[in-house]
Amino acid sequence: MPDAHPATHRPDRITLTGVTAYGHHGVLAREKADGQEFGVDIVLEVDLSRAAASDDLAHTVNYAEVAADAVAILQGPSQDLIETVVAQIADAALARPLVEAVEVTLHKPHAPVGVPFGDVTVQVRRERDVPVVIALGANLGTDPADTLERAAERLGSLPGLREVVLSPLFETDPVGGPEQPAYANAIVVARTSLAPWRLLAALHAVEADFGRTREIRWGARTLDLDLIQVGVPGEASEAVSDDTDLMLPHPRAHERGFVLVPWHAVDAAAVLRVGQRVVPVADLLDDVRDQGVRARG
Ligand SMILES: Nc1ncnc2c1ncn2[C@@H]1O[C@H](COP(=O)(O)OP(=O)(O)OP(=O)(O)O)[C@@H](O)[C@H]1O
Ligand SMILES: Nc1nc2c(c(=O)[nH]1)N=C(CO)CN2
Repeated sequence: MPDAHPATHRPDRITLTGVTAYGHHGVLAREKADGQEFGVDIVLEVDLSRAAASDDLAHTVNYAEVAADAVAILQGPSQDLIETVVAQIADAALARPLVEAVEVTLHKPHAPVGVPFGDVTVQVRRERDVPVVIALGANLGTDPADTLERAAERLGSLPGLREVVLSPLFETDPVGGPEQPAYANAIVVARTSLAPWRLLAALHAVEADFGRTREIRWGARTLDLDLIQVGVPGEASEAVSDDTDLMLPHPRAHERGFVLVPWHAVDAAAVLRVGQRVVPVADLLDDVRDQGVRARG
């Protein structure tokens, strides 16, 4: 499993140096007309542990694709400033869901500087910063509602999660599974720099700290933390996954009152991808009204 405490360690990295391409960026008309060579170095912060264990390219970032993106931008529409170009390259790399941060150096060794010089570079670092929605549930222990409040506090102290906001708490009838006590449910909305897999690993670590063991499917639990959605549906930041170990958006979220009602309570404008459509959570509420979701006093 990926590291659950990312900020306490130096992150894994993929480094690509000396990518070159001919482009037409520059303030001077001569630069736009004639063009010149540009160079790029890219450092990607990516959790490499899954790929190292699986030997599967799908579990990491394909550096050839990142290089091709950079070359396309260098060869693309002329910009006056290398600051603009370097930021475009960084944003393209960050759009890949496994990239948590990126540092890009853009070289313009033949810039019209007017005096002898070796190279001119600009460098930017950008971190992933995407919204995330986490569902909390508990129906074991002395006080499940208190468990959710403490779990939300713990989420607020996780490296890589910020702006953590807990929804109101709800008491809900159990959905599926064996006969079991009523649940306390809530939603946390936050922003994260973590790639979805690292976030899931961090959630599993918090569940374990609260005494969670995985036994019966849909059975009673001291604390359940599910990733509902990562990124903005329909935008580049959206994470979509059909890997059974991490499905995004959560495949059952759209039909669960214990997810939708607290989510709407904390964010009335929330939207969720349901298949090919992006739907307001508010529009899904009617279908879950009979599921026994009660505001806690
Ligand atoms: N979006 C997701 N969030 C959390 N776990 C997920 C997600 N997608 C897939 N999983 C996988 O589901 C597995 C089982 O999780 P869990 O025991 O919490 O399921 P459950 O809560 O009983 O059922 P449900 O997924 O219907 O809420 C986990 O090991 C996890 O890898
Ligand atoms: N009311 C309610 N029912 C559930 C819940 C839950 O959090 N609340 N979680 C489940 C599996 O995640 C299964 N059923």
